[in-house]
Amino acid sequence: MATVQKDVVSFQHVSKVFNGETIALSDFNLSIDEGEFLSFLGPSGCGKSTALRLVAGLGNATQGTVKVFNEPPKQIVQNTNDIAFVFQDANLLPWRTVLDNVLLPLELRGGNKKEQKKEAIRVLEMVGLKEHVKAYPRQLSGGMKMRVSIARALAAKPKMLLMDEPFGALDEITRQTLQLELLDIWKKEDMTILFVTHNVFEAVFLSTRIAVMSARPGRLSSTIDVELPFPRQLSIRTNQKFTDYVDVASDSLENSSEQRELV
Ligand SMILES: Nc1ncnc2c1ncn2[C@@H]1O[C@H](COP(=O)(O)OP(=O)(O)OP(=O)(O)O)[C@@H](O)[C@H]1O
Repeated sequence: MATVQKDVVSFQHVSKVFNGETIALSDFNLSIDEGEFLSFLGPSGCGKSTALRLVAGLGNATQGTVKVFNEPPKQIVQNTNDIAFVFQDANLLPWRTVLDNVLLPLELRGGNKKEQKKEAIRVLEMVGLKEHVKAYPRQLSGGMKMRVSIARALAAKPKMLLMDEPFGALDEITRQTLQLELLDIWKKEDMTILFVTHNVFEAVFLSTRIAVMSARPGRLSSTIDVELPFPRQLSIRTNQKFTDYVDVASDSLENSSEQRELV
């Protein structure tokens, strides 16, 4: 069995201050191993997106160190395709077809066009959109647009997928379907996933570990190992163990906001 690479992401005493006054993160410490599905869970404004953006090399820590694969994130982003980002908004180019949207990052990278098309079709098939390669974004539902966005991120074969509330704007049924599909993709593609959410059920359902954050300033208040077996089906939500994890995560969220009020 291949050995798991430790600490593929590490935050060491990281602070992030915007405009010299908004403390988004304060003394934030966390290490993430290869293959984890780690969710950042916390109330609005607690710095979840800020933490994820630092991993993507979008901005610098004000203090402390963020490393990805033992390198500064910007270096990894500039020199490799190891990290891909999926935002809440699918951000598709309206004048390009589904296939051409997925091909875009591959085209920018250069290389064999035939291979690129093959890879784009493979990932579109994986997200269930093989029949819609010629469609334009305006012809797609919100869930389908998000699938294209995920396919576009996967096309570059990243080792790590960063997802910032990707299902936040979707209806509950679509959200659940995409959660199942995402777990499937995570296993098939053998990736590390960092996922931002403020939904406790989503965090427990998807994650191997949850990093619960507290706000003002954004700190790590606890981490929870979710030892529910994979593959996970939607029916797991009615299991006592699932409910117990939801209670633990909810309590942790509540405690972190109480601590905040006491400060
Ligand atoms: N570019 C920026 N300039 C100034 N302040 C910012 C910037 N980005 C984030 N902030 C502030 O930093 C804090 C943390 O924001 P962040 O978006 O990381 O939180 P979040 O937990 O992801 O919130 P949400 O769940 O609402 O998306 C907030 O107070 C926010 O207003």
